[in-house]
Amino acid sequence: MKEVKHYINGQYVGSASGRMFDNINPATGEVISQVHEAGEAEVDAAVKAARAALKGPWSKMTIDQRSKILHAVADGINARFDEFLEAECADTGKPKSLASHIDIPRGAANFKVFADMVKNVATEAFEMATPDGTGALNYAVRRPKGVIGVISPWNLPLLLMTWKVGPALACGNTVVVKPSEETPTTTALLGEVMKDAGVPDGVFNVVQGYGGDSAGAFLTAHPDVDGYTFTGETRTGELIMQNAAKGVRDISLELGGKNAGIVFADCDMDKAIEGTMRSAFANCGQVCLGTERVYVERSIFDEFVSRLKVEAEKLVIGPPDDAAANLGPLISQKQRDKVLSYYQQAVNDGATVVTGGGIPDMPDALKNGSWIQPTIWTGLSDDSAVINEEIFGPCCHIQPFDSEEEAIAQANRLPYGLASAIWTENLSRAARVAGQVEAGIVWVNSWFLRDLRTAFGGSKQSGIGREGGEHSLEFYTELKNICLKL
Ligand SMILES: NC(=O)C1=CN([C@@H]2O[C@H](COP(=O)(O)OP(=O)(O)OC[C@H]3O[C@@H](n4cnc5c(N)ncnc54)[C@H](O)[C@@H]3O)[C@@H](O)[C@H]2O)C=CC1
Ligand SMILES: O=C(O)/C=C/C=C(\O)C(=O)O
Repeated sequence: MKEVKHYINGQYVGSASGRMFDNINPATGEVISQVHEAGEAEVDAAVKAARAALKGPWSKMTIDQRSKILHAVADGINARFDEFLEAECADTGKPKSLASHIDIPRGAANFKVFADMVKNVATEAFEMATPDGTGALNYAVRRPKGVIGVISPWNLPLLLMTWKVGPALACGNTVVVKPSEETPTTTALLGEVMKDAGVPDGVFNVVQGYGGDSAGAFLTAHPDVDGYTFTGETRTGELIMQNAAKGVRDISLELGGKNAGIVFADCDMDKAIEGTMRSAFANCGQVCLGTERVYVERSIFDEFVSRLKVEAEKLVIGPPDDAAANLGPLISQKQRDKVLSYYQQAVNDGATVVTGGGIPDMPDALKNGSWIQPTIWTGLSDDSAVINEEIFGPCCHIQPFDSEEEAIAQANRLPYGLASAIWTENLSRAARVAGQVEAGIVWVNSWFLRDLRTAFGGSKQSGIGREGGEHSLEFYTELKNICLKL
């Protein structure tokens, strides 16, 4: 059986304890590899390697040299595109049609964009008067933050891990990455690409394992890490924050959401249906930016619900290699149990199940996969957990509204504030509503349209800080002001 190891100081190594866990393909339920579980010893070795590499050749390179190497990393991902695709789809079960358009290309783009960006960063300077009349010049320089702990989730494994590693390395940091236990493979494979691209040993390290009481917790408790960046559940973010507080380490957290879509009667209905389909069901609903609450103006409510139902019922559920499939499984049986418990809760709370609500009938070879039906509800009242808690499955609840104020109030009533999608052809209204929705990211007449130069992150309990563009450079560097007396 294939083994997935840690990548520490440029070498693939197993765990001293010999502890391993199964990596399961969620499309088939089959064990596809054995993953080494890092203990404190492996995490410590990875952090030590990263610390040493900070002072090594990496820190002595010019920005141009570093940028060139990171372009080589992107090229290396593209050169091994099919291998990354295969590995990502085996770990997640997602359709190849999706991963080949989103996950793998973004894995490469995340290096290219930040490799270019660091070459074009200006710095601030202030001339000041001094009593002796000669003056002083204040200028700021950016220095790497140091060793960065990266903890990434399973829904977009390569994309979200490189979204952090790309800028971290571009800024001259070194990293220790802890990928999700559900999706260890592409992060491990990236070690080979790093080596081939000429990234010095110790700059990029990977420790495999679980979160609590395992590699994740050991990494966030390690005193010699300078900052953490995390994407995942809000409660996990709180735990990471507690650990990071010891030693006053910086954090960037991109956390859960319960995002609202707002569909006005003056929308282009075709666009709103197409966008809501993607925002509710893409990646089997496992996108933190997804729309689980859809508010539709009452005059078009019935038409919207019936059209969304028709489209949801056209989704083709199937394994990664099925070219027609556009809905894969959930990541695990555990996640399916969680999502199914909300499906049951919806029924208990009196929802009208417009479509779905259960497990699809799959052929024998796929019977043990974590398959689930795309589901739409109406009729729940605001106190139902189904419309208050992040489900992270292919489902949404649709509710009518009568006024712009009511739609905004509904969108804002939860403690989350990650993303929102507004559908209207009236641009004044779009700007007015977008300005009032409490979310870090608002899309108008689109969803998941990403420009990597823009600020990305959540407000309220959906996160702390922003990454993307210069915001990533801000997080992954320390600004030092030098006051030069003239
Ligand atoms: N992108 C997102 O916003 C994601 C949201 N979720 C949400 O979280 C729910 C539960 O999924 P999980 O996989 O349990 O999410 P999670 O937040 O526990 O896992 C994300 C990452 O954090 C690590 N982790 C977990 N506990 C940790 C700890 N105490 N210290 C350090 N690292 C830790 C995990 O090993 C994984 O690498 C999902 O149902 C979904 O609602 C899950 C994954 C991604
Ligand atoms: O950076 C992106 O484009 C996508 C981000 C998506 C998430 O953070 C998520 O689903 O967790």
